[in-house]
Parts: sequence; C-alpha cells; structure tokens
Amino acid sequence: MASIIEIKGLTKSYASGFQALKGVDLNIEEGEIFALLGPNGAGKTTMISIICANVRPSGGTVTVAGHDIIRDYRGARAAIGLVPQELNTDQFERVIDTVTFSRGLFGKPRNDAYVEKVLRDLSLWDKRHNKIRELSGGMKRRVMIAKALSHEPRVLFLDEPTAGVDVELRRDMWKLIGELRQTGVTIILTTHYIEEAEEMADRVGVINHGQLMLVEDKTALMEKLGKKTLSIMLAEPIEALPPELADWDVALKAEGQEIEYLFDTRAERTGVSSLLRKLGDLGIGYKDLNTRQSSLEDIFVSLVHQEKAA
Ligand SMILES: Nc1ncnc2c1ncn2[C@@H]1O[C@H](COP(=O)(O)OP(=O)(O)OP(=O)(O)O)[C@@H](O)[C@H]1O
Repeated sequence: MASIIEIKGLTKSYASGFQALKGVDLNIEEGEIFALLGPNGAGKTTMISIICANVRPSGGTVTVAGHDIIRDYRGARAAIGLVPQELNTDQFERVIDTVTFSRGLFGKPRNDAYVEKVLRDLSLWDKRHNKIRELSGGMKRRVMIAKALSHEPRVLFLDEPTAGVDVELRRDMWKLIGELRQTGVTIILTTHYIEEAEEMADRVGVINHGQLMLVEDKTALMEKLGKKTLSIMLAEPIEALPPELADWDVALKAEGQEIEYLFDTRAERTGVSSLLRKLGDLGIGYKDLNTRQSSLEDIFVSLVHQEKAA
C-alpha cells in the first residue's frame, strides 16, 4: 500500500512558547482507518490542524496525496475532508444546500449525482430538504460528514466523532465509518475511547505530550490492552510472596496486605481460579477481590515508564 500522508519531523511551538508537537514522524496508508489516541491536551487537534493546513507547523514536512501542505496548500487541502469536533453549520440552511455549497467552496463543478450518493450513503437523502435545526443530533453529525465528503476527498479526518454522544449513536457512527471505508476513502480519527479504536481502526497511534509514543497494528495493541488486574485483599498480611506463586504474574502490594495479579482476559485460561486455589492450598486467606481493566492511562503510564527507563 502507498502512503497517502507522510509526516516527517513535525514540530509545533505556539506563540506562548508551548511545544505542542515535538518531532512527529508518521505515514498513513491509503485506504486504512487510523485512530489517533491520546488524553486531553496531547496534541491531537494540533496535529490534525497542521495536516489540514489550518495551523502552520514550526518545523518538519507534511505531504497529503503527494502535495506539500505549505508549498502546495490547495492541492493538499483539496485531498482532505475535515469533520470538526463542533457542529459549525448554519442551522437554518437546508441539508442539500449546505452540502452543495461546501463542494463549491473547493472549486469543484456542480455534481448532483455525487451529492445524492453522499446523502444516500449517510441516510440523509429523505431529509435533504429539511433545515439543519430540525434534525436530531446524530443526523447533524452526519451532515457534517456529508459536507466534509462533498468535494470527493481522498482522506477524511474525524476529530472525536463520538464525543458526548450516547452509546446507540456511537454504534451507528462506527457502522457508518466502516461503510465509508468501503468507498476507498482513508479515514483518520482522533478519540480517547479505547473501545472506538478497538471497534474500527486498522492501526492505532498513541500520542502524549506532543510525541507519538507508539504506532501499532490494532490487534497487537489490543493484546496489550486486554489485560486485567485482580486485587486480592488478604485476611492477614504476608512478608513475601511464596515461591509457589512463581507461575503467575503476581506482585505484593500495600505492605503485604494485597496481592495483585495481572492477567490476559483473552487467554483461554486466565489463571484466576487456579491462583485462588493455590492460595487456599498455601493457607493464605483473603477477604475481598476486585478486578480492574487496564485503561489507556495505564498504557500511557507504562509507556512513559519505559521511555524514562530507556
Ligand atoms: N493556540 C494555542 N496557543 C497555545 N497553546 C495551545 C494552542 N492550541 C493548543 N495549545 C496547547 O497545546 C496542547 C495540545 O493541544 P491540542 O488541542 O492539540 O490537544 P488534543 O490532544 O487535541 O486535546 P483535546 O482532546 O483536549 O482536544 C495543549 O496543552 C493546549 O493547551
């Protein structure tokens, strides 16, 4: 697969002196769904804004479909459809007009058949004569996507496509994004929902403090994320872990009052019941148990640790 976006050594310092991006290298392959994950303030919006040529980089280069975002701004921008976080459209306009108008903004000749296809793909055709203010929240989001697709871009950016929407709408959106990729458009989305990346992405990039900390195939990343921690609160504290527990990934915590066991939820055998049996055999009693799914934050913490150790 050829890369449709090539980012090399990208940096951004804002006028305040704040360094929002610290040298990002990334290639996006044509036709993939790439999820950019990161906590608030990690630099996701800055990165997207630079690629979409809305914010000027401080250093590095970006090309989109072979067009340099600075030297060939128009060529690069024409290849991109951007769906921003906020709805930014005139509420009194009719659906079909706003989409047709957006196409015109990119200097594309009128093409009613294409606009119809986009509206049909997004299940908006029946609502084409409605004013945007008359639509539900989910439909308004779809209008934003239709606008972004109006000029036939090769890359579609979705900035937090499901932030603040209910579970049902989130699922609809995921289905829709999956369908859009069938049309051949490359999709890049930012999110801080792991589940969203899990559901849709081919590859995932994790950004934190302006640095791309990892870029990985989704399946490989989810193997790492699929870990759970079981905390076993002991009836009596112990001094050290008995050697008989060496087969399990356990650690002694809380001054010997707690055993923590890290296990893979996707494994055929999690080892939980055998561990508890073994504790019984060893005469180690416990008064409570709880499990916790590793979160994106855990991944960040472990990545940051690894970085520091290196
Ligand atoms: N115009 C600006 N001037 C100064 N600092 C800025 C500016 N825009 C963003 N920043 C800072 O850059 C950092 C990265 O912001 P950015 O919006 O890219 O993060 P993000 O990952 O998209 O977060 P969110 O999920 O909250 O949108 C933040 O610390 C933010 O405060």
